[in-house]
Amino acid sequence: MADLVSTPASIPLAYPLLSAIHSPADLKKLSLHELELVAAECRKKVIELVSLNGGHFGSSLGVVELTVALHYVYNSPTDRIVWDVGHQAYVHKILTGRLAQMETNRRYHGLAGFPKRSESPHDAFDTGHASTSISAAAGMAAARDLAGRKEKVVAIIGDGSLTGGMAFEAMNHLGDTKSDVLVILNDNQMAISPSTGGLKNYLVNLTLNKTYNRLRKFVWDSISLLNNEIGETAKQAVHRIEDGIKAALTPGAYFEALGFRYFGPIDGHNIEQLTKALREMRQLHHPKLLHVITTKGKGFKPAEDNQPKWHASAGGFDIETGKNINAPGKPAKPKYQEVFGEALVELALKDPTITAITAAMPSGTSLDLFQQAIPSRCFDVGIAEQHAVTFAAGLAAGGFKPVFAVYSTFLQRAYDQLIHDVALQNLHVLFAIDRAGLVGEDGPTHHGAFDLSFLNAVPKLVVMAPGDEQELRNMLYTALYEVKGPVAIRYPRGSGSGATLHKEFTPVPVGKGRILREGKSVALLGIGTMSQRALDTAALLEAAGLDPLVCDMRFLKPLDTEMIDMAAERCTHIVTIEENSVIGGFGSSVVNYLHRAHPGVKCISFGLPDDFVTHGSMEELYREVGLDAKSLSGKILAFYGNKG
Ligand SMILES: Cc1ncc(C[n+]2csc(CCOP(=O)(O)OP(=O)(O)O)c2C)c(N)n1
Ligand SMILES: CC(=O)[C@@H](O)[C@H](O)COP(=O)(O)O
Ligand SMILES: [Mg+2]
Repeated sequence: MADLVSTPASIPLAYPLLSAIHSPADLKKLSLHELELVAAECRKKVIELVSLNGGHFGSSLGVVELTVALHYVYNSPTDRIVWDVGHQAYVHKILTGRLAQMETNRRYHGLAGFPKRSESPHDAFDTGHASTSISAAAGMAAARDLAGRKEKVVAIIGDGSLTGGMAFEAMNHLGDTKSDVLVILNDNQMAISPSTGGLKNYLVNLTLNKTYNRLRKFVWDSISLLNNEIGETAKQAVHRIEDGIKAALTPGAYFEALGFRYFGPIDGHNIEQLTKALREMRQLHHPKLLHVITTKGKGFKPAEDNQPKWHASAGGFDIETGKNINAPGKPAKPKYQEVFGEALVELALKDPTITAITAAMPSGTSLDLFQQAIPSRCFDVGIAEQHAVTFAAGLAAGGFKPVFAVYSTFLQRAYDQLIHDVALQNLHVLFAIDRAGLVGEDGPTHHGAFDLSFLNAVPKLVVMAPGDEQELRNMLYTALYEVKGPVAIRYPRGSGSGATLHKEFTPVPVGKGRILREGKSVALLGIGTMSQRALDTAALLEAAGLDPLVCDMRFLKPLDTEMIDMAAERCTHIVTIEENSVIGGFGSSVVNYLHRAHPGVKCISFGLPDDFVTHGSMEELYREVGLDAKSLSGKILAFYGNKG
């Protein structure tokens, strides 16, 4: 202990113990009491960090002790520690040599908000989406076994993420392989919102089953005692007794049936219990699941009291009270998600066939408004995007109008369901695709960079993108009442331009764009909010002597070819702008059409690069990908100048 804190007295260290931990190996020298002090410093660091930078919060606070215990018992990076989602990995980053860089967390060119293999050898697997950890761990264990190595593999998955079908698929496979993997179930009864579903009920019952827990403690203590004092045969005998008791009482039977030995539940905030349990786990050479009970937001009262709110924070709060310390700014413009959520409730209150579906994202999609207003027609299916889509298809087949509100990046999960279960049957399912385009600090795992491309290939699907908030209201109405088959509306994270919202809904002509600025010579065709960016760009081009035509194309499918014809007749140069990959999206469709119909017209497409875009503020990222008005106008001037 002494060498860990011996710094000159004149420079008090904010984190005396943490400052001396350069790798998890340093933890192994510490006593139990010191580990507890390390945990306290980690918690303090996470609170300070998020109060400044923003970021995911409650989940990291909930796994402070678990992370300390894991790095104390296991030998990362040789042993592989796989975090599901990865939004809880701040303590892991702190303990694996990144304390000094934590201030850069989620900032442009700084640390990523999720584990990243390129950042540290301790980050065993890149994450951001839920329910992948057990599959990845199973693959790592198979690689280890094939290569004849001996490292341990641990997956840590939350109760919310365990509701994802992939997690079940992985357990079903892994349990049967008999491979040495530890799955830690971090059960806090929360996803972002409270967990839902039969599994949640099952876990609650398991946790509350006092008789079983008393017997389990007895057997557990006996095993520990016997491990120390007598040999393998007696240990096996005790395991058999334990199995017998379990079989009689059936807790953990779900996991046991899949081929896992079930242990727990144990207190996930007690480092002594955790290290003891993990040492036991290390000695077992088959699939096992350790059920750990934690509190999301542990140690920061506001976050414990309102767990959904503190799942993540924008930062700028007082570390004692949680109150916002930023000077109050202008009243915020409504977010796209709010405009959507409110409009949907307005329509659903009048139309009993409208139903709403979320895959564990009621607050992020603003479907919480629907949940409160019409709970019987709102379904939170858990982190289960694939199921959500086919469930929507079933609702549509049964005569209802389902609206699945989902982040663009998470819809990637359900592509087959969208094609096979919805589009192929021409079912009237509405996909409200939020977080389309760049999302900022969450980075490449969360940017909605591909939806225009992957939706473009799906027959029968109508795909639209509002240029502002009022258009979103009207497009929602259009999708519900003017379209009879599958339909998608994609809109971005955050607020729009603050467009005036009209009470009445006006249908948008399907497949028709609108002219935003009359002009000639060069046409800027934007889709979604990039049509506003096209207008800003036009202002810069005008200052440089051009008179651009600007169109908000509104629809990816059906494409407004009449508007493209009009642009091609008036202009020699056509520019497309979209916040989506340049591959396969809006620009591709326009270029294909021009190639066939107007081969003499020059066309250039701007969008996200054929690469994964990093994390950072929106302004930084727009500049990086060249989608800010200044970069666009520069590139368009160069393009237009090259007439020859
Ligand atoms: C496929 C996918 N869908 C949705 C999300 C959004 N999401 C991030 S964390 C989270 C809740 C995870 O709950 P749990 O695994 O229990 O972890 P906890 O937040 O409770 O620590 C959700 C729904 C996601 N990351 N990935
Ligand atoms: C980890 C995760 O997937 C979510 O917490 C996500 O970061 C939320 O994003 P928004 O902040 O855009 O709702
Ligand atoms: Mg949880």
